[in-house]
Amino acid sequence: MTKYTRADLGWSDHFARQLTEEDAPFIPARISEVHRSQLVALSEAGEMRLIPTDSAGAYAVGDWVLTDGTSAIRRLDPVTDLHRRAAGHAVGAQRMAANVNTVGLVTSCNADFNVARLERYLALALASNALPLVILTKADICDDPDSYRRKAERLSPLVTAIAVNAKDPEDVARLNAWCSNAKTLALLGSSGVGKTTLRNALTGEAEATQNVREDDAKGRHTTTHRALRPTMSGGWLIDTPGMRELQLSGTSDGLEELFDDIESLAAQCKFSNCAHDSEPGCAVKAALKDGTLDQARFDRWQKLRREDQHNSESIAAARARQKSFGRVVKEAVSTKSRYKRGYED
Ligand SMILES: Nc1nc2c(ncn2[C@@H]2O[C@H](COP(=O)(O)OP(=O)(O)OP(=O)(O)O)[C@@H](O)[C@H]2O)c(=O)[nH]1
Ligand SMILES: [Zn+2]
Repeated sequence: MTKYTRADLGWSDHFARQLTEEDAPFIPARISEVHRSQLVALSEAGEMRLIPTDSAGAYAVGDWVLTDGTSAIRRLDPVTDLHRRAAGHAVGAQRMAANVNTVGLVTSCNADFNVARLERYLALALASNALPLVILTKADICDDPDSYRRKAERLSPLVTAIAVNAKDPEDVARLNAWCSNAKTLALLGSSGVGKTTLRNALTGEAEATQNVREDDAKGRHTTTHRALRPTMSGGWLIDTPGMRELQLSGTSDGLEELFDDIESLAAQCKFSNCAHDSEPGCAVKAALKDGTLDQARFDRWQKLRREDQHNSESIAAARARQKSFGRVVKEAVSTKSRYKRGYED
């Protein structure tokens, strides 16, 4: 079994600082897989299977935990935390990956390339505190991959974009800078854009990929579960398969960074709660009118912001409900015991 040092696994001062004297008997381990009743982790002692001491949803692939070799005793605060709104009807944020240095937003130089979706992914990446890297696949079957690269980089000064042929390992090696020296790269993107192909090239593993349907550039799901995998260049890769729904929640920081031009215009509006609709003295409306702000970009910002606010509020409301339910239960219990005491008296 391959043994890794803490440094190989991406350990840093950020985690060391969180250790106390009481932690002396435990060793740090990095979570490589999260299952309902079991965590797989990598440590200096090799790979281990750990019993979670919190709900499985509290852990994400890439997290550092302290362990006695059997249980995950304590989870350390991550440097970066990639999360989305939980899929389906569940209320809450779902942690997707932790301690990721760079989020690779994978899209293709074809019909998959979609500015609104890229911005959604970008907001998510920025809110996690990781750096965003747009990876444009299928450059080999595109007439002008550079135009896609420029389009992506125009979205924000924080974006670096790179166009590759995912099927050519030599070309994919250009991504090594983001997943060597114990650095972690996470891949995010729709089905069929080439995440599995990239992963195979970066890790040297071989997992079957399926052909994309020509008409809509969409592929069928081939990857199974999320995992932290070693790359051939001495770093780590986290694949996030099966993401059909990617709703924002708790992403306001990321949206502010991504749309900082609009945010700073909004700060100049006459009213601090300006809805940029029909209020007088609206700097945003003025910029839209004189063409310095693009209407489509403004619309996308409004949409993402509303979605984030709505989801974050419903999470907050659910938490408050849970709390007040807890209070009702507590009160009922204490009334009962008071009644009982009175009765006994
Ligand atoms: N020509 C070319 N084909 C590619 C490239 N990247 C991926 N493909 C092909 O596109 C198809 C889908 O690639 P996958 O790697 O399975 O895509 P994925 O993102 O993992 O898809 P899911 O597993 O469904 O999430 C496969 O047939 C790949 O061979 C590329 O850069 N160039
Ligand atoms: Zn305004």
